[in-house]
Amino acid sequence: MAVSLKSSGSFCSTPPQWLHSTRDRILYGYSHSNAKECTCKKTKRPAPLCVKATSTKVELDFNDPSWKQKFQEDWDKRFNLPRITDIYDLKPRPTTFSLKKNRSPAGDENGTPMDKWNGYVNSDDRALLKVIKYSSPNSAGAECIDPDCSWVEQWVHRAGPRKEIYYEPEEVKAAIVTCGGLCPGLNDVIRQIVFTLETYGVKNIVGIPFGYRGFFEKGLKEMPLSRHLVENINLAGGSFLGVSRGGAKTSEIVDSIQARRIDMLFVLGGNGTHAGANAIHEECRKRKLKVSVVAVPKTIDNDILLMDKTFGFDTAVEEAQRAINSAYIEARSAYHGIGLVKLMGRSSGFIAMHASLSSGQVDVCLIPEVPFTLDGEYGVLRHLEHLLKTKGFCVVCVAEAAGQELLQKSGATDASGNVILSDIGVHMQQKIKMHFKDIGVPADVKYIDPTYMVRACRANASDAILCTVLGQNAVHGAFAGFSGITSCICNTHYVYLPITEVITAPKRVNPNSRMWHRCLTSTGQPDFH
Ligand SMILES: Nc1ncnc2c1ncn2[C@@H]1O[C@H](COP(=O)(O)OP(=O)(O)O)[C@@H](O)[C@H]1O
Ligand SMILES: O=P(O)(O)OC[C@H]1O[C@](O)(COP(=O)(O)O)[C@@H](O)[C@@H]1O
Ligand SMILES: [Mg+2]
Repeated sequence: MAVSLKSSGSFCSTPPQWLHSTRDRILYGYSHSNAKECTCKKTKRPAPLCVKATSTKVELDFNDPSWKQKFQEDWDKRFNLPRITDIYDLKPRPTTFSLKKNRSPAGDENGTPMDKWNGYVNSDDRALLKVIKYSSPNSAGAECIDPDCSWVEQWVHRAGPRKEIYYEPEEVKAAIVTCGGLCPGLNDVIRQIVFTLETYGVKNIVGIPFGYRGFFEKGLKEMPLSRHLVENINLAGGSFLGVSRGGAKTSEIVDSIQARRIDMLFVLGGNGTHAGANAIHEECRKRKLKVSVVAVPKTIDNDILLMDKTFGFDTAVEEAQRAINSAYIEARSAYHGIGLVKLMGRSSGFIAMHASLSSGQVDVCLIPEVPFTLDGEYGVLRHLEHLLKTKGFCVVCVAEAAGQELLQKSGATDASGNVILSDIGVHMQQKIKMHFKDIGVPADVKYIDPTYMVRACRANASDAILCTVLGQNAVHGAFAGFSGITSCICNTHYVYLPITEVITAPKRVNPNSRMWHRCLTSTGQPDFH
């Protein structure tokens, strides 16, 4: 099989270099586990897991020999990036972004003319979103499109600086806003956006205080930003600009964007923020405003579709495993000690799963994607009895959204409309204590809920790098004239995705993925139902 990739104005043919992994073949990298359990309605043939085509408009008939071509045409349409030239007839101009500063404008010190410099990304460059070729739908974690799980190329747009830009930097007013909950790395992204804007030559950069609220709340003034001002903000956690939930009224926000004469808006946030950014982008289009809205995916929950990870997630996992280490030490040192740790994650168990894996000290990991029972022969409590009997202590890690069906729902929502979860940690603490009292076995339960400690901290090294690249690419995307896009990492490559493709649902742990199976191998826990 050969793949064609149009690049640098010419077509290059690159045969995939397959590495064998038992039955499947892997094209470097690793797979995404954002598949959802679904049945392929059309054929009714067994397909244990098929990728839910989030916004596919075409119904595919897999008996049609050209289905693959149709899929790919539809894919290209869906992943095409919206740009301001869709509504405006604009001429591009040569970029002002160059790393080869202080050199003769005609060329570098070796005499290479700037137009031959390979530092720019060609608009036809693409990255592959998926890299595993599953030989069967029954392969672990298989994400299939058709019942035979055929290999289908899914290309997405490569991020980075373009040779031509659609804004005059001297005339640009750029704004940055950070929304939702806190997340390590917000300051790193703000800082890089400012640095990169200045490198292009932008002089008018402002921060919108306290999330979307800063657009319409009277008394909240925009904050002028410069390299000098943000130089060291990455040394602290939190957001230099402040954050908030709720209160997003798209038309008022766009009124404010219009009144402030903002040309570029950089929006840092999670699922809700991205939905808001897309609504702002659509409204700007409706009003025929020349505004680029570019998002950068932030959330410790790592619950945004299609991307490898969101910034802040790695740091949150690192902090979370410190809590697990403490729970382990407490449990190990107590007679019949049970360490219980509850970790954040609004609708997905990524932090709990990864912190359990990284700590290596967890005996039971409970996530919302995998139902469990506490009582009964196969319940968690019976397993804890077994662990106390066999090893004398144990550690349980529970995601905050896990086991919600076991609890009474409050029905309450936060200012953004997110459901306020019932407290599974406290519930489990009480249940465990009661259970061991009832059966007359001593148990010393130590409960740790690190809550905001996992996110109110400075980004670790890997997040700091991710933030740096995503922030820079966000600016390159805006100058390239894109709007309604997000700057992210897919399959280890930095890309732009249309926001519409990442907001259709929260990303969740796939219980059939190798990662969850690895977690189970590490904890050694049985099924709890
Ligand atoms: N569907 C939506 N459309 C427009 N704005 C939204 C939507 N959902 C949330 N928002 C706004 O986005 C901001 C952040 O959303 P929230 O869910 O709190 O955090 P996050 O973006 O981190 O998931 C809030 O100001 C909220 O009002
Ligand atoms: O108390 P808050 O600020 O509403 O935040 C609680 C929620 O925020 C998070 O930390 C992250 O959520 P967002 O990405 O939506 O901001 C969740 O893990 C948690 O459920
Ligand atoms: Mg969210």
